[in-house]
Amino acid sequence: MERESATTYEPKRNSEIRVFESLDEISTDLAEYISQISEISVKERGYFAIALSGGPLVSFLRKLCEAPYNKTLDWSKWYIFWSDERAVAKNHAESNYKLTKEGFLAKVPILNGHVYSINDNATVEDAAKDYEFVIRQLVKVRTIGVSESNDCPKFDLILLDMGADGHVASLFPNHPALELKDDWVTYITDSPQPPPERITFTLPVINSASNIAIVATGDDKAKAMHLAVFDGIEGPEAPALLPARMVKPTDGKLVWFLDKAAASSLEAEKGGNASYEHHEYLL
Ligand SMILES: O=C1O[C@H](COP(=O)(O)O)[C@@H](O)[C@H](O)[C@H]1O
Repeated sequence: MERESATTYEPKRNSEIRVFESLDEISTDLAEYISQISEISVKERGYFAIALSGGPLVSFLRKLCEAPYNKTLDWSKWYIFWSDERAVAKNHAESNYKLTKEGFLAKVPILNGHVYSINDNATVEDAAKDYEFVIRQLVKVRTIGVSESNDCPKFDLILLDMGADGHVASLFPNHPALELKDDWVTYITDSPQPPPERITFTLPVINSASNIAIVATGDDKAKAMHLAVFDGIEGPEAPALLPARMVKPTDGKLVWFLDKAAASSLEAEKGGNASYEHHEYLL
């Protein structure tokens, strides 16, 4: 797709950073990006397994609910999951399910039976176990793909929204949950942002996806963006374990969708070949 106003930092390997002039343009490009991945997944696998997140990300799905996508996409093949959920009731203002239901699911013809929300009627420990069990069943029948490198689920697309502290899903800087290798879904009871109890995909699951998109907008994200992308940043500003920096697809592709404000710390590096942790991007 042609992106007239986006600045694209071309990666040499499997990542790309797209920078847009406006939030509306992010929504337009994200809709086309998701649409293309869903069409490829349905063609190749017969299903499209997508995991969503909370935060401003949901509002960027608005163009996907409009023409032509509302008519052209094969919504009956979509399977919806969440990369994380807060331990609140589904009708609570802080529920990622509620946010997604109102901002996206209520506007498109996805089958109710294909919406795999996280149990809000159990302890976080049990809800995490249940969710992993459900995902394991769907991997067995290949509604969700499986990674060729490990036995992890291979979601066709995981959509993440980066917080100002560099968190993604409910994986927070320096949290022990970042080091889990065998669990697919875990829980935390000490989130630095409310509510404290949350259920989240682990990094092995995120990194096994075929496609990962991270949306970050606003100048409060600029510092985390810099830490997430550039090499050699040390000191108190740089947590040893920064979740957004740890998103490194094993076999898939990562695309960042940024506005100018979130990308301002990258723009400052323009003028040469800046060295990034994962790849060399041509600036
Ligand atoms: O707590 C959460 O926050 C992030 C996004 O952070 P925000 O500061 O941009 O609102 C979101 O991706 C995640 O799903 C959510 O649970």
